[in-house]
Amino acid sequence: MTVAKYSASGNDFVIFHTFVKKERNGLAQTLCHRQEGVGADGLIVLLPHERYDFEWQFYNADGSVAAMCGNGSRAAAHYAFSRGLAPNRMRFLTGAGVIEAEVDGSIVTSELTPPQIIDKNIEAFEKTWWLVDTGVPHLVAFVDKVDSFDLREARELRRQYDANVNIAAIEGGLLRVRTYERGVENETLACGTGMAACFYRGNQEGKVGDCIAVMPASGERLELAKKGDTLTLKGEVRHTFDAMMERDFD
Ligand SMILES: N[C@@H](CCC[C@H](N)C(=O)O)C(=O)O
Repeated sequence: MTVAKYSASGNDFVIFHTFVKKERNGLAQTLCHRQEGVGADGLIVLLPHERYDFEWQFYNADGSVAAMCGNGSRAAAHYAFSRGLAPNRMRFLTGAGVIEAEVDGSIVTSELTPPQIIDKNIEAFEKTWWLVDTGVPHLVAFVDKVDSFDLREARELRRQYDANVNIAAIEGGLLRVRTYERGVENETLACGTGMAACFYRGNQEGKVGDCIAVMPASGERLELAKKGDTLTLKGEVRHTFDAMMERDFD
């Protein structure tokens, strides 16, 4: 059995498609393991769907299921198009709802589900946090500079709110974001729904307009835009390699 390895703005994923729908929490842990497996932030499994181009199962590296993953949605769209599973403009079903994506060479755009503000008044560690759902929950605080990200604080907030934790700053016209991810239980190099949540708060507070360039910890640049009720995330996706597994796991 062959699986694909993808990189999308700093998040990395193992992806395969199958007809067999079942729980794969253990397989996600095995494949995502950085030393013993392929190594990734998440596992994405594509399955056929009668109404949409496909549906997916998304697992974090620790085997937990997540309803949505912004960068994962872009990687999944690239995988589906390049393997003839979907046209270049596609719709697919995630735990958070239907995602629309468009593949243009290595540039992939995903339209996320409409963001929802859950709480605007969380005071912690001398910052005001918003809890925003962009498919999965994200705590967002704006700071002057993102150079230092206190992971001890992030771990405490992640535990308390069962959410991903982001700090954001506008530096030189760019939105810079750092994210501590639930299910990876560490800072990752990027997080699509996290960047979208920061953009949404910035937009709601009048700090940013309806379109901005965003830079996660990886240093890879993306574009975020507001389109009606929804947010779009656009940037490069790379298929880095395929890995041949010794045994079939379906
Ligand atoms: N990296 C993803 C988000 C993946 C899910 C998240 N770790 C959670 O459990 O909420 C993204 O690009 O959005």
